Amino acid sequence: MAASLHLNVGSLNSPLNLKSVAKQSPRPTRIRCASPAVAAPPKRYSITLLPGDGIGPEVISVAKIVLKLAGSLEGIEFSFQEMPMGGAALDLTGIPLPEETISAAQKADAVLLGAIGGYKWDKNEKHLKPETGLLQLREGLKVFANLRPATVLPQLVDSSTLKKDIAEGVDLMVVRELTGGIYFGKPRGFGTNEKGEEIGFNTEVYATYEIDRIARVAFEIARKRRGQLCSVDKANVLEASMLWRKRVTTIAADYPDVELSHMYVDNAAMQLVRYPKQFDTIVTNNIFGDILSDEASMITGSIGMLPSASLGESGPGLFEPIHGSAPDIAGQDKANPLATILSAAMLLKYGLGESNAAKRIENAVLDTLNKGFRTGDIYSAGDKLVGCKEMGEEVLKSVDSPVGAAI
Ligand SMILES: NC(=O)C1=CN([C@@H]2O[C@H](COP(=O)(O)OP(=O)(O)OC[C@H]3O[C@@H](n4cnc5c(N)ncnc54)[C@H](O)[C@@H]3O)[C@@H](O)[C@H]2O)C=CC1
Ligand SMILES: CC(C)CC(=O)C(=O)O
Repeated sequence: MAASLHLNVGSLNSPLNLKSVAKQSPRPTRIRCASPAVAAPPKRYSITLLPGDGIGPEVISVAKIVLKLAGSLEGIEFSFQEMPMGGAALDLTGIPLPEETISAAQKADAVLLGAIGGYKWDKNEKHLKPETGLLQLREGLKVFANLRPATVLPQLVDSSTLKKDIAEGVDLMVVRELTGGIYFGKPRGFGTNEKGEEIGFNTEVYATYEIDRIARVAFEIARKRRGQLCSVDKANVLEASMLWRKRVTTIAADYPDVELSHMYVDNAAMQLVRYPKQFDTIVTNNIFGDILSDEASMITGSIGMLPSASLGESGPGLFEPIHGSAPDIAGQDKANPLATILSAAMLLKYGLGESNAAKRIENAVLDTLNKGFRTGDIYSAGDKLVGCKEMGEEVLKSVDSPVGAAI
């Protein structure tokens, strides 16, 4: 059975033109997702690698080699600069996102991140947590649009926790707002209430321009997919969601070809496991997108399969698997590197506009799965169980298969 891997917004041959989003925005905005349209795009790119913590270094070292080979087969050369981030940076420098790291990331053509976090730093004060470094990185790169595709591959349908007939054919895209909402809103902190009890508090806040720009990205994506956009919010309770729904509805007027629906997040969480095929493109805020994309990942078989691309108005994109640092399996060569390898494909496609090299990686991943290689998280009886490194080696072997080859 021919498999297709929809890491993209539509088909691999119809890249999303995010620049058109900018033109229609009431607040001028230009999203860079590919090299500027000058005569000949540079074939040499600088990539900042942020391995981070836990399984991060394991999956990044595999993805780096795959990226390098796919690039070289397409006449692309990379210079990689590895920088500390998260817990690794805390141990080295005392802070989770050193100035040198953010500065290198801002100057690069694209940034590939593994994952951050771990038990060792869990009790740190908030400003000294690895997670704070990741939020600072996203903020520093101004990457507000986080694309998280979740596709059930025929090869992995038995790895899904859902029944085959429910999981089969699922192909959805979560468009998550990434630099606003409760992860960034102020006021936030700790204090005491009127009874003298300790409290912790955060603020869910969205400005119109933040909703408008992510809504436009989502409408553009939906337009290039199956033309359906579901906006997920909690507008029955939260003011920030009420504004969200109002603005998304307003923006919809510019996209008459896209069918817009609205869903409360609690229902969306339920619908995702009840009948996930009803979803094409989902647009939602930062926290709901974080949670729903993790949930969607299990429909596809494993969180170890889901890549992501985070794009901003200008500057380099940030590409990372959606999973965390998985401290429970770190250092054991058990991690599934495919989410990071596929993030490298998204980097090529959306970050650099190098679709052929991206396709080489996507095909290689499918080829490797077709040959039956599986890490533990997607293993079923009869498969060939491999570790992180061997999975990477198998993908590497398939990378030089001809672009566009039927798999
Ligand atoms: N983007 C990032 O760097 C993120 C970092 N984190 C951090 O990661 C740490 C662990 O968080 P958790 O909630 O446990 O989430 P997690 O995603 O790290 O792990 C959840 C479960 O999925 C498994 N898993 C994750 N990635 C896998 C892979 N590639 N292959 C096979 N199995 C995989 C883990 O073994 C674990 O059982 C925390 O410190 C958290 O803050 C969590 C989410 C995102
Ligand atoms: C680790 C956090 C900063 C956020 C998170 O879980 C994510 O964005 O995936």
